[in-house]
Amino acid sequence: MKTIDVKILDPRMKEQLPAYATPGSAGLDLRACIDAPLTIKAGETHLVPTGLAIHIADPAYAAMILPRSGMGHKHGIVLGNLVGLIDSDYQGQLMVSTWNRGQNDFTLNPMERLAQLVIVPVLQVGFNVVEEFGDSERGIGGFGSTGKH
Ligand SMILES: O=c1ccn([C@H]2C[C@H](O)[C@@H](COP(=O)(O)OP(=O)(O)OP(=O)(O)O)O2)c(=O)[nH]1
Ligand SMILES: [Mg+2]
Repeated sequence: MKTIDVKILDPRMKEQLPAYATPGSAGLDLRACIDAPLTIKAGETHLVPTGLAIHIADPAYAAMILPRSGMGHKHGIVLGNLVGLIDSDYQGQLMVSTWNRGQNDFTLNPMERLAQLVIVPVLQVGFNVVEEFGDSERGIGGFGSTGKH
């Protein structure tokens, strides 16, 4: 398994570093490193620290912060940026933009798991400027151009 450098910014995280819940898990749960319960009112967004910084270092990888399904579906707790993208050269604290898109206030407890981190491969590309593309089956058709069924 590949390893990446992590800094523990909040001592409470020492005992509970993110880990894959099952052998097939893709996500590593991130916790709310807050000192007291935080009530996020319906419609509000709070930037929540995770107590961790990672340095992926290799530009062939990035990390994405995604909502946890249960938090999103049951409580309306998703991400203010919809998806968080962590660059391979970012060394600051992982922050979770926590949006209560639901109708009810939600109280986030200290160290509660609120989002998940997924490490993904990235291909950096250069641009080759052209006047015309080579033929493709789709061409410029999009936005439902292949029909409804
Ligand atoms: O949910 C997130 C999203 C981003 N970041 C950090 C890591 C990322 O590498 C950095 C910049 O994110 P992004 O490029 O998405 O934001 P930006 O608004 O374009 O800021 P910048 O000008 O710093 O690139 O912020 C987080 O901690 N949490
Ligand atoms: Mg940016």
